Amino acid sequence: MKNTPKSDRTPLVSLHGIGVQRAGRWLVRNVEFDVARGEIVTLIGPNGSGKSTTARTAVGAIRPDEGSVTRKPSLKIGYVPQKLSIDWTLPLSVNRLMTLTERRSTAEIEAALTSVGIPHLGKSDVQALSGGEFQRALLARAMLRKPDLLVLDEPVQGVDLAGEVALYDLIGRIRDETGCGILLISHDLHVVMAATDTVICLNGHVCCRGTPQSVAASPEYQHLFGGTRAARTLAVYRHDHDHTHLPDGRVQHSDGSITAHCHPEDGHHHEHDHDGHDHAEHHHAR
Ligand SMILES: Nc1ncnc2c1ncn2[C@@H]1O[C@H](COP(=O)(O)OP(=O)(O)OP(=O)(O)O)[C@@H](O)[C@H]1O
Repeated sequence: MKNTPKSDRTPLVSLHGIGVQRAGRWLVRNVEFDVARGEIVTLIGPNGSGKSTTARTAVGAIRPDEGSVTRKPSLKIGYVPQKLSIDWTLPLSVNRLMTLTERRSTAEIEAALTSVGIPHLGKSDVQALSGGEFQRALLARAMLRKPDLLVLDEPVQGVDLAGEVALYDLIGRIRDETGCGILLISHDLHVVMAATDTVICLNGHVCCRGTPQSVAASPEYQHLFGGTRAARTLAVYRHDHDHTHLPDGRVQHSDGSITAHCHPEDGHHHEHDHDGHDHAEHHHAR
């Protein structure tokens, strides 16, 4: 947790035993956790386990029927919901998406798009973006508020595995550079683990919590997600990226050297990771 002075450990947001009830059913109950400055907390759990309900309660969009939420005074929240209510029949540029709810200067928009690696896409139609570019645009929009707390509901929707790795890298970098706290929502631990400090595994209640490694190894997680998924999670988490694709197409290897291409036989690549698994995925820098 860089940029986080020890004195500033007051949680940004704290959920105290919150419960949300709808139509006589508890959607979540007894949910309790904090997000501090510089911390990435990830909510995982199967479909319908209450992740979005919990995040919406944390940001104040839902009032809990039980328990309470405390937020740091004048907390600025950047929230990217799972679904956006945008009229997709009208053309919408990325620049316009940035200013739908608040006025922003061109310089601010350019800086935000640059910070998420899409400085060239301001004039593009939002509908023409790839899944990863769209998620980056949403992230830029949330960053424009200079939030203390960033809440991202499934930020890798519609993104392939390589894009997922790159997005979580970006989210980790945003945390490092701004020192904001981040509440992430994910279906399962998988790639998100590397970027996460604390995992809260939900299933209507907090089923288990802890470091990504401890949650992935816990019987509760394995029971909820099945042993195969849990094993895959660990494998993905522990694999190393041995090379990075630079924006100009060249390849930077783990020893710092740069080559024009990525050749498996050039001695820069590890055949296997610690688990003996092959991993084709690698990080494409933008
Ligand atoms: N307003 C509502 N009224 C009744 N039920 C609701 C309401 N909102 C959510 N639910 C139900 O509450 C449960 C939890 O929903 P929630 O969206 O929080 O889950 P989730 O873990 O985010 O799911 P997913 O991974 O599918 O996005 C679901 O069964 C959902 O159908």
